[in-house]
Order: sequence, then structure tokens, then C-alpha cells
Amino acid sequence: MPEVDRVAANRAAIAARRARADLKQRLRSGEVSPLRVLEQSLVPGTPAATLRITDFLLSFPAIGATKLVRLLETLDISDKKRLGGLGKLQRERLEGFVRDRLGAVPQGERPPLTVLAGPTAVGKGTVAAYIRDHYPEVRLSVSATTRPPRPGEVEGQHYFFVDDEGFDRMLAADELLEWATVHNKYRYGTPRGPVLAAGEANELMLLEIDLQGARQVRASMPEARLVFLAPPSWDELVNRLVGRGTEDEEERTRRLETAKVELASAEEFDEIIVNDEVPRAALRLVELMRG
Ligand SMILES: Nc1nc2c(ncn2[C@@H]2O[C@H](COP(=O)(O)OP(=O)(O)O)[C@@H](O)[C@H]2O)c(=O)[nH]1
Ligand SMILES: Nc1ncnc2c1ncn2[C@@H]1O[C@H](COP(=O)(O)OP(=O)(O)O)[C@@H](O)[C@H]1O
Repeated sequence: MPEVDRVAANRAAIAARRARADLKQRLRSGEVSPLRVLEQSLVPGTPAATLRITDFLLSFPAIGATKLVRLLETLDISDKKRLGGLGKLQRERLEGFVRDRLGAVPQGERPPLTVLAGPTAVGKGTVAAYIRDHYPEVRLSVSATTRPPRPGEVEGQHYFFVDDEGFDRMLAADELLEWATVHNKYRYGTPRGPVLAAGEANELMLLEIDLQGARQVRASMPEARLVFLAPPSWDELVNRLVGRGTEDEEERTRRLETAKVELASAEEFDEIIVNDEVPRAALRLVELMRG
């Protein structure tokens, strides 16, 4: 290729990349609707047509790397595809997915975030995990913690694992919406950015945090909905704590003392859900969130 043409081609490629980056940004900020982008992508050569399916899907606040893989499998679309290169059926499935998501989250009707709290071992983690696996429209906040990872826990999926200095830095930079020392041991906090982003995009956002954190959220975001997860009975709560087998006798006694105080705080919450069966409790919570 003559030098002049090569320079022109380079320039065009750079301009196209810029246009795509700009489109991604506008998608993420909600400035342009994903449906509009899909429509534009029918026109060959447009930034929308050359946008990667992965970038398109990742622009939805509730979709991260893990969900992306599952979603592409469901839609039967290769991660190499660009929007302009989708087959007819792929495009239909993708459009259906986008419409479902937009339909599931009508603008401005619900509180921007829901906090799930409750006593130790009531099943907060279990219900939150069930929601993560079964209700992809709900985005779960990933907390930062100074607790070391347990086997099988994934950085950025279960928690952001940081040391004490890292946590101090986040506090100094005002990056946490709330934080608390839980069970007198480790510090846990909710990164502010994703909560705000979800609010702006009107995504359903769930925070599974302790009671101290729930109170801080109430103070700083009075419009948040606070849900208390309650055990069917005191004996069942003790059974769950013992059955989980993650604490020794002394720690269990200490946690149960705290649990008594926490149960008494249920009335501070907007809603109480009894965690009798996990799928039922999860469904009730999601229905509340959907409004
Ligand atoms: N305040 C606050 N509490 C959190 C946060 N993330 C988790 N927690 C609470 O920390 C506690 C301990 O969680 P975890 O270390 O996963 O242990 P486990 O729940 O005892 O299995 C639970 O009560 C969580 O609700 C957070 O970002 N802020
Ligand atoms: N609805 C339920 N019925 C029976 N067992 C449950 C239920 N929900 C949770 N569990 C069990 O109770 C224990 C504590 O649950 P977990 O989610 O760790 O509690 P939390 O996060 O509130 O401390 C776990 O062993 C879990 O499998």
C-alpha cells in the first residue's frame, strides 16, 4: 500500500476506535439507549456496527465478566462477534434480552437500592447467592474487606480483599458508602461508585451488609429500602449457626448475644422477610425490589 494510503487508513482506524470508545462511554452513562445502538448497528461501518458484543453487554451495570460468559452462552453468540456481524436469530435474541431488561426496570419508580441485613447465620449470604444465581436483573454490591479470602472465594466476585492499609486508603479517599468492623474482627465496606452507577442506570441493587452498615445507609441515603431477614424461630437460628460449623463454641455464644440485640432492631426496617426456605425468601425480596 502506498505511504499516503497507509497514513489515511491509520487515521481512519484511529477515528473509528475513538468513535467506538465514545459510544461505549455513552452507553455506560445511559446517554444512549442500547436499543438505539442495536438499531444503528444494522448500518455497516457505523461505530455501533463495529462495537464488540462483549463491550455492548458489559455496558449494562449489572453485567460483569462472569455474567457475560453465561449470557453469551444463553444467547448463543460468540464473544468475538461485533454487533454488525450478528445473525438474524442472534440479533432477535439479543434484542429480546435488552427489551426484558429495560422493561424490568422502568424509570424512577423504586428506591435505588435495597439493603439486606439480619442476625448472624440467618441466611443472608445464602439468600444473596441464590439471587445472584437466579435473578440476573439484580446487581449485588461487592464489598471490600480486610478478612482474608476463604477457599473458593473469588476476588471481585465475593469481596475485594484488601489489607488494613488498603482499607484505610479507601476510607481516606471517601470511596466507601458505609463501613463497619463486624464481629469485632475485620472491617467491611461498600464501595460507593457501583452503588451510584446502579442508581443512575436505575438498576436494582442489593447490599448484603451488617446492621451497623444498614443504619449508616439509612442515614446517608434515606430513600434506600431496608429489609430485615428474620429466622423462623430462635432455635432455628441457633441450628443454622451450629450447622454451618464455621465458628467455635465461644464465638457462637458471642454471636448469639449480638443476634438477640439485632433481632430487637427488626422494627427499624422497612420490611421483614422470614427466611423459611431460601427460594421463597429470595423471591419475596426480588418482588419487593421490583416494586
Ligand atoms: N457493614 C458492612 N457489613 C458487611 C459488608 N459486607 C459484608 N458484611 C457483613 O459482614 C458479615 C461477615 O461476612 P462474611 O465475612 O462473609 O462472613 P459470614 O457471613 O459470617 O459467613 C456479614 O454479617 C455481612 O453481612 C459491608 O460492605 N458492610
Ligand atoms: N432457609 C434456610 N433453611 C435452612 N438452612 C438455611 C437457610 N438459609 C440458610 N441456611 C443455612 O444456614 C447457615 C447460615 O447461612 P449464611 O448464609 O451463612 O448466613 P449469614 O450470611 O446470615 O451469616 C448456612 O449453613 C446455610 O446453609
